[in-house]
Amino acid sequence: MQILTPHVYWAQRHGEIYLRVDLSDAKNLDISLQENNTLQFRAQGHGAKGDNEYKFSLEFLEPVRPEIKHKSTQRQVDIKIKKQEDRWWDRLTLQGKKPLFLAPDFDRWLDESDAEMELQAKEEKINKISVESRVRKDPYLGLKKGYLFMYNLVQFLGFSWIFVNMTVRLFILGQDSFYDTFHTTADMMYFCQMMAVLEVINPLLGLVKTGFFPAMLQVAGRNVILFVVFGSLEDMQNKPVVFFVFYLWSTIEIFRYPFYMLACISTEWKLLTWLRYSLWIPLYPLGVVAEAVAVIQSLPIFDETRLFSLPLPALLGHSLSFSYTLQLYLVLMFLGLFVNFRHLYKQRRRRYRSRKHKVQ
Ligand SMILES: CCCCCCCCCCCCC[C@@H](O)CC(=O)SCCNC(=O)CCNC(=O)[C@H](O)C(C)(C)COP(=O)(O)OP(=O)(O)OC[C@H]1O[C@@H](n2cnc3c(N)ncnc32)[C@H](O)[C@@H]1OP(=O)(O)O
Repeated sequence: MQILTPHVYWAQRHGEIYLRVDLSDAKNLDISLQENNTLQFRAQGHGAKGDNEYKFSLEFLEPVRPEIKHKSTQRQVDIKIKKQEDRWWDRLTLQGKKPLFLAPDFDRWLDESDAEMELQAKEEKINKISVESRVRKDPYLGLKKGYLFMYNLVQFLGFSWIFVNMTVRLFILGQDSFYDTFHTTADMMYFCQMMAVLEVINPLLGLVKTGFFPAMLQVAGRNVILFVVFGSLEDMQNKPVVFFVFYLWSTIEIFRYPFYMLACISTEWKLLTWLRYSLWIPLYPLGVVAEAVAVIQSLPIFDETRLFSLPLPALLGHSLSFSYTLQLYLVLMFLGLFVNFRHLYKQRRRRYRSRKHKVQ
């Protein structure tokens, strides 16, 4: 029997070398790694020159690990060797000139950047699986999602009712509808805004990723307007400003809550996401201006009625009008606008940046 050299095809990844030996029905395989980092291959099989004994040796460019995996099939022998260090090699063998029997395995061939991408994709997959398994470990996840879904559904229905009611009345009554917004929608708005306190509690309980501070500013700010400025002053309740404040609040909420509902069931509608993360840009400043107008309109009423005024010692006068507290609140309101505007801007950028990465 003649001893011949088979055709050998190779490819690499950062951590491995793949060899494909073109030998069918290979028997009596003897594959070993010599001390000088050289792979010795010997086997009987059917190659380019028919049934024969075939052998070859390859001294690798860089050190490889001694454990070698191989699999012999009817068509070929596949060999997988692990590199000592995860590094891209310029060539397979130490000797500069490529042996004649060796060629690239184009079925497996990747250049360095392709292999890097493959590696990244693998890492991302592993990360995703580990995050998913961590998430799956939470035994209350279903309960939490169910609660959030129901909360968002109730808020969505409440704000939709307010929005539709106001829109229909605007179409039928025109500007006249401005004057009785409070009497027709306040009960529902009270309900929704009281429920919204949960939006401050949810991040504290770790149920949502929202920051506590922006949510607190949002809920406290609105509740001051609703319960103190409108709720406690009958004279404010039939002013057109109520219409603008309620309309601006409900416009964003009929998009924000359905967006959260979909997030609870891991679904996304692009248009809804865009509306949730874009509508605030005009609505938020308009909302703050409308709220500021309401506060300014209420100042003389608080001065006149002395409601919530702070009793003072006789020496300092009769009492301190609540309008001073509200003037301080006006300043806080614009600081709050700045904080939440920045927060929402960051949320928007984060959302669109992370989505862009996912697409790439
Ligand atoms: C007595 C002292 C008072 C002191 C007060 C100081 C005055 C402050 C005044 C402030 C001015 C207020 C003016 C305002 O009232 C005017 C208006 O509202 S006008 C109308 C326009 N308004 C808006 O657009 C604001 C709407 N509100 C909000 O967007 C939120 O309330 C806000 C907290 C500002 C931001 O929301 P958030 O931080 O939650 O951002 P995201 O939506 O991106 O959510 C982050 C991630 O959490 C998940 N999440 C959040 N909530 C839920 C939920 N309920 N259910 C399920 N999932 C939820 C969300 O999906 C995000 O997850 P992921 O990152 O994975 O996508």
